[in-house]
Amino acid sequence: SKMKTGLIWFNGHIVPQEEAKVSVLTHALHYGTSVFEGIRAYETPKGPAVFRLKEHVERFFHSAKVMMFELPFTPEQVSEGILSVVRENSYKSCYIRPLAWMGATSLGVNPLPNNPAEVMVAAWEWGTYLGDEAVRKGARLITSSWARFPANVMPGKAKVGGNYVNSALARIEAHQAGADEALLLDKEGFVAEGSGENLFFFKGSTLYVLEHSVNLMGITRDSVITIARDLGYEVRECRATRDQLYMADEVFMVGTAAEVTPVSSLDHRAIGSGQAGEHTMRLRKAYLEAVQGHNPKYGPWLTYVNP
Ligand SMILES: Cc1[nH+]cc(COP(=O)(O)O)c(CN[C@@H](CCC(=O)O)C(=O)O)c1O
Repeated sequence: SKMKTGLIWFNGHIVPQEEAKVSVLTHALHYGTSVFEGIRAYETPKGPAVFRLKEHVERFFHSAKVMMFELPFTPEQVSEGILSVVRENSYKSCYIRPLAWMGATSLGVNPLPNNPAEVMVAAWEWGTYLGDEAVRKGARLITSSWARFPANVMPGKAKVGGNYVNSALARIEAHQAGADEALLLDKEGFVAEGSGENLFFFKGSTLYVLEHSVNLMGITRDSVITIARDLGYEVRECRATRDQLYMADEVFMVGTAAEVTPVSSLDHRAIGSGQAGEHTMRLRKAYLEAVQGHNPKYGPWLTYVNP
């Protein structure tokens, strides 16, 4: 059964899902030449609000720039498209997926004859990314045999469709191994990130966050650093090895979809007590209060769907 996403903003117009179609000769379908975003809208006391809309739309356009895609809409038009998809579907909270792709003008590997790109925004109701169990008890991670691609192989700072073959292979391997998520190392063997999340760990009351390196510059990572510092934690950027994570007191992953997900084990070694860490759950609570409009300090991060 196909997923139900309702009304879709398709090249500037709100259309029913069944009308939002592309040709099988679409360049992006053959070569992964698309860019996308993952954004969440949350229910707040003042109605649904999109979290850090500006930063997500900026990254969407940066990803397009990396790929030399011409987007035939302005950031303001895409922002309005995002808000209209939430509004027209009457979602209270949802996951929002903007996508821009190289169309069916030509199938030569060089995508540029397919400019300008086509653009759509879909949204659907998505619960906890790794499942409620993984949040309550902590996710079980395994280190993937697929390394995160080096910076001169794929543009990891851009959310390019083709980049997610790396994530998909790691995710398949983790799932087949009975784990909840994959941890990817970089080519030197240092820890990079999850297949769809950035990584933090606690040693005592100091919070460490992996430096950007070859990883996506996560917006949730940025939000959690701010929230942690506001809660009085010292936050340090670092490089880390997998055995350093084994020795950590707490490990957690963050992302728009994953929010703040505690990690209970890595490569069958319990992290700390083997339960969701207490600092981690405190940060998770503060993050959810921020996105749900319960903390006025983070009001600027919210864009209300129905002003
Ligand atoms: C590789 C990767 N690293 C880090 C992050 C966290 O970035 P941010 O969302 O800005 O905090 C994401 C987001 N993964 C998105 C897609 C997941 C999926 O397609 O599945 C997401 O969380 O929406 C990544 O895909």
